[in-house]
Amino acid sequence: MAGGGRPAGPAPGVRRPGRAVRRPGGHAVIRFEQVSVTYDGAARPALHGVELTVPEGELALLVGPSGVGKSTLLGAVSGLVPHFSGGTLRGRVTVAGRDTRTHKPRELADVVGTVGQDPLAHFVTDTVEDELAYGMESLGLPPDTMRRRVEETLDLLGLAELRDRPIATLSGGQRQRVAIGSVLTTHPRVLVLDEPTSALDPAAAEEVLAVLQRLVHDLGTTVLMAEHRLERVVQYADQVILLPAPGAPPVVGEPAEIMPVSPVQPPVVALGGLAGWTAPVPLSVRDARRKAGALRERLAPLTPPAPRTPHEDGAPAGQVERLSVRHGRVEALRGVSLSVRPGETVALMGRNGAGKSTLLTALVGMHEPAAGTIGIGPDNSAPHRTRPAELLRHVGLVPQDPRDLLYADTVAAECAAADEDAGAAPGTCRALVTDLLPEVADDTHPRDLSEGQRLALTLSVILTARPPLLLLDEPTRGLDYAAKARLTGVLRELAADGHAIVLATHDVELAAELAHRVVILADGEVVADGPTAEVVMSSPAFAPQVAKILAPLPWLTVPQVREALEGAR
Ligand SMILES: Nc1ncnc2c1ncn2[C@@H]1O[C@H](COP(=O)(O)OP(=O)(O)OP(=O)(O)O)[C@@H](O)[C@H]1O
Ligand SMILES: Nc1ncnc2c1ncn2[C@@H]1O[C@H](COP(=O)(O)OP(=O)(O)OP(=O)(O)O)[C@@H](O)[C@H]1O
Repeated sequence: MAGGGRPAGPAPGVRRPGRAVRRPGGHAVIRFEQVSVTYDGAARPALHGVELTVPEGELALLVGPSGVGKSTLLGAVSGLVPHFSGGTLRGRVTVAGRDTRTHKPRELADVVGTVGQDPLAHFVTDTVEDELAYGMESLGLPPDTMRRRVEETLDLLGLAELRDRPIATLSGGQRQRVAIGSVLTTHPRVLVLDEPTSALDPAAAEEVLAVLQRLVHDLGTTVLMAEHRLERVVQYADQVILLPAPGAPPVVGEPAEIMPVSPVQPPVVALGGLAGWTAPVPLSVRDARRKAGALRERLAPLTPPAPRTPHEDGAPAGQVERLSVRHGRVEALRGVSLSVRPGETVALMGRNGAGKSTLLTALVGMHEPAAGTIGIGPDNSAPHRTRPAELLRHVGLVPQDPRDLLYADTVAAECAAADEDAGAAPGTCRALVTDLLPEVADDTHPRDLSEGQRLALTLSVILTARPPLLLLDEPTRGLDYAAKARLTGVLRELAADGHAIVLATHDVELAAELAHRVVILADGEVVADGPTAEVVMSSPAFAPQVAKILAPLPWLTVPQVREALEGAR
C-alpha cells in the first residue's frame, strides 16, 4: 500500500506532506543483524533473532504485549543494553554505522537521544532549565546556541512557567516533558523513546507527537518509539515493528498491514474488525468515521449496555470538602469538594499538573490541608492524623511510581509480605499478579521487571489488602490491552463488592470502560463532575475513540458495541 494515503495526525497546523509512493527504504540508520539478548540468569532470551532496519527520516513504532522485550530492543539501540543492564547481546546493532556493543552510550550521545520509561532515573541536574541545557553542554555546543535552543524547547513543550522549578517538585507529566525536551535540544539524528506519552494528558500527548512528526518531516530525524497507547500514536507511524510474543522474531510492515493481525490493537482497529470494515483498515478516527455509516445504522436503534449503578446508600468511603493543598508557593488544590461512595468508581482526569496526584496523596494523609477537610472511612477520620496501621484498613494507594512501594528482593518475597501484612491467605497476592500478567516469574528482582510487570506487582500488593477505598494513580502505564482488560475485570468485581475506587488517569479508554463518574480537575479546581458518558462526550480531549467515531450516538467502548451487536443477532 502507498504510504501517501494516511491522513495527517490530529495536531492542528501540522500536515503530512503528500507522498505518492513510499520511498524505497531510505538509507538505514538503525540496523539489527540477528540480535539476541539474554539477561543474566534468565531461562530464555528476552530478544531472539531480531533482524530489522529503520530508514533515515522515518518514524518507527515498536509495539507488543507487556514484557515482550520492547525496552530491551530500544536499549540495544542506545547502548544501555548490555552496557548498563547486564546480560549478553549476540549479533550486531549499528546506529549511524556505529556498533552499539563496542561504543558506550556516551560515545553514541551525539547521534542518539534516548528517553527512558523512568525519567527520574535519567535526570542529572536539579532544575528544568539546567536539565534542558545539560546534553548540549556535554557535547560542547556554543553558549548562544544553547541559550536559543533552551528557549525554543521551553516554548515548544509548554515548560516556560516551570523553567526555574526544581525537578523534584514536578508532576509526573511535567517530568516526562522535561525528559523529552532534554533530548530534543541536542538535535540528535536518532531519537529513541520508551513510552513517551505514558504520563502525558491527551492534549500534551498530541502536542509532543506533533513536535516529533515535525522533526521527522522537516529535519529527517529518525524516531524509534515504543508505545502501548496505540490510539494515540499509530497514525503517525511510517513503519510498525511488532514483537508478537516473548522470544518471537519481529514482524515489520506498514501500520495498516500489521494492525489487523497484531495481538495489540487500538480501539479503532478492533471496532473495524467487529464491523467487518475491509482493507485498507482505518487507523484514524477520521478515516473510520467515513466507513462507519452502516455500523451507525445498526447501532442507532440499540442502547449501550448501562454500567451497573453503585449503591446510593451508606456513608462515603472518602470525602473532601473545600479542600486546599499547597506545595510551597504552588496552590495545587483549591476548594475541591468530592465524595466517593462504596461501589462507585470515579475517574479523575485533567491536564498535567492539575492536582490529581495531590488529591490522591492527600486522601492517604500525605498532605495537611491548607483549608477544608478530608475524611476517610466510617468515622470520617482525618488521614493525616490517623496512625498508618489504622489508615491501611480503610484506604490503599497505588502510587504513580510503583517503585515507592516495593522493597523485597524477589516477586515471591514481595507477595508473601503483602499476604502477611493484609492477613490474606498465602498465595493471594501471587494469584493476582498471575491474573494480570501470567509471565511474571517468582524469583525475579522487582527492579528487573518490565514497567508493566512492575505495575502488575504493585497493583496486586495493594489489592491483596482489599481496602474499602482504593486509589490508583495512572494504573495502566506500561500495560498492554489484554492486561488492561484483566485489570478492568478485577476493579469491576471490587466495585461490585462495595469497594470505592478513585483512579487518576490520562487513559480515556480506561475511564470510559470503568468509571461511573468522571471528575475533571483544572488548575487545582473541579471543573466537571458527572456520569462518564456525559462528561467525556462533551469534551473532545477526554472522549474515547469509539465515541468520536460513532458520535452523536452515545457509545464509548468496543466491548459495549460487541455486546450490543451480539445481543441483537
Ligand atoms: N535488567 C534485567 N535483568 C533481568 N531481566 C530483565 C531485565 N530487564 C528486563 N528483564 C526481563 O526481560 C523481559 C523483557 O523486558 P522489557 O522491559 O524489555 O519488556 P517491555 O516489552 O518493554 O515491557 P513493558 O511493555 O512492560 O515495558 C521481561 O520479562 C523482564 O522481566
Ligand atoms: N513539592 C512540590 N513543590 C512545588 N510544587 C509542587 C510539588 N509537588 C507538586 N507540585 C505542583 O503541584 C501541581 C499539582 O501536581 P500533581 O502532581 O498533583 O498534578 P497531576 O494532576 O497529578 O499531574 P500529572 O498528570 O502530570 O501527574 C503541579 O503544578 C506540580 O508542579
